[in-house]
Amino acid sequence: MGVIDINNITKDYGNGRGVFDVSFTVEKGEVLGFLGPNGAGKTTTIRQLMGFIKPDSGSLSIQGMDCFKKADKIQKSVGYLPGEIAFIDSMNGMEFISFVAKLKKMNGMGRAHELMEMFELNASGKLKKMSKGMKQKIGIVCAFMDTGADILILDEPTSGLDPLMQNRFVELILAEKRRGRTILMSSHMFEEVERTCGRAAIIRDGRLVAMEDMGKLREGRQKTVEFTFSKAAMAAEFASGFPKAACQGGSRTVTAQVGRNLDAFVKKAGMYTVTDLNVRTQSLEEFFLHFYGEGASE
Ligand SMILES: Nc1ncnc2c1ncn2[C@@H]1O[C@H](COP(=O)(O)OP(=O)(O)OP(=O)(O)O)[C@@H](O)[C@H]1O
Repeated sequence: MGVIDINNITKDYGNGRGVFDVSFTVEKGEVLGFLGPNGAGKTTTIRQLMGFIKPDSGSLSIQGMDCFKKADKIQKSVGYLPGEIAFIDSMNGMEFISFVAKLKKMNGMGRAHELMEMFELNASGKLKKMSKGMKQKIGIVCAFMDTGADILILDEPTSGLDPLMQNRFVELILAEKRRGRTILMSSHMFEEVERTCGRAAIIRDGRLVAMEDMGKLREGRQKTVEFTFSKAAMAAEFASGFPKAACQGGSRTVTAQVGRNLDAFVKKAGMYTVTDLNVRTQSLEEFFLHFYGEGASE
């Protein structure tokens, strides 16, 4: 059993919308990325974890507590960042943060102030006058300020943040990971998932289509290697030894998708006169797009 357990949940909104038979586990101390295109079912899954909605079938638990039956306890103890935050507009930012701290029965506000500094947030203005990014920062402060919360559930935490603040956020996640917190975070940002997560769950049309280990993914990722040789005949001879290598007739350049055969590829090239070399590593985005786009395998 993990810290967060999702067991065969279905929430059917009709017309193929919702989530269907989704199961996965988040282990203690793990940062798990939850990726998927718009409308895939990330928020629907997360709202069931927070106990706001009840699954039609299946069950969810956090630290052994049923998420729907123990919703009150879960909402108080988990650091949660909703996709869209329902603010009390008449409050100013600081009043709202203090209000949430009171609900969580927190003692000190030290961490809240550290977080405001980290994200360069001045929370003294009225919420209704704040930009999207400022509101998002308030949400981040509220989710992370309770140092007693060992579990964080974050729904698209960097939406609305500029690149500098996205970087700060990545640093924050890495620091929280070192502290041993367990984090589930949905995202559209491949880069932030790559930099922070140990594994990524991919959801599409309400169904979980993959669970990838980021370490293995990094190792197994395809590279496009391009060698240019001093003579076209060398290029042709070299290319004939690798089924995946392409060499246009008469060209001195060979292009190939290389994975685990990188070593053999480089050693063979060393037998000829190499005049140029280019290497491009497939981005996480390119790797994942086949789970996203039209005709993705089920
Ligand atoms: N209360 C509801 N009633 C009817 N349909 C709903 C309801 N909530 C969500 N849906 C539908 O369920 C599907 C999944 O929505 P969800 O918000 O979980 O997606 P998401 O993966 O979080 O997407 P995004 O990246 O756009 O936030 C969508 O088609 C959405 O329209």
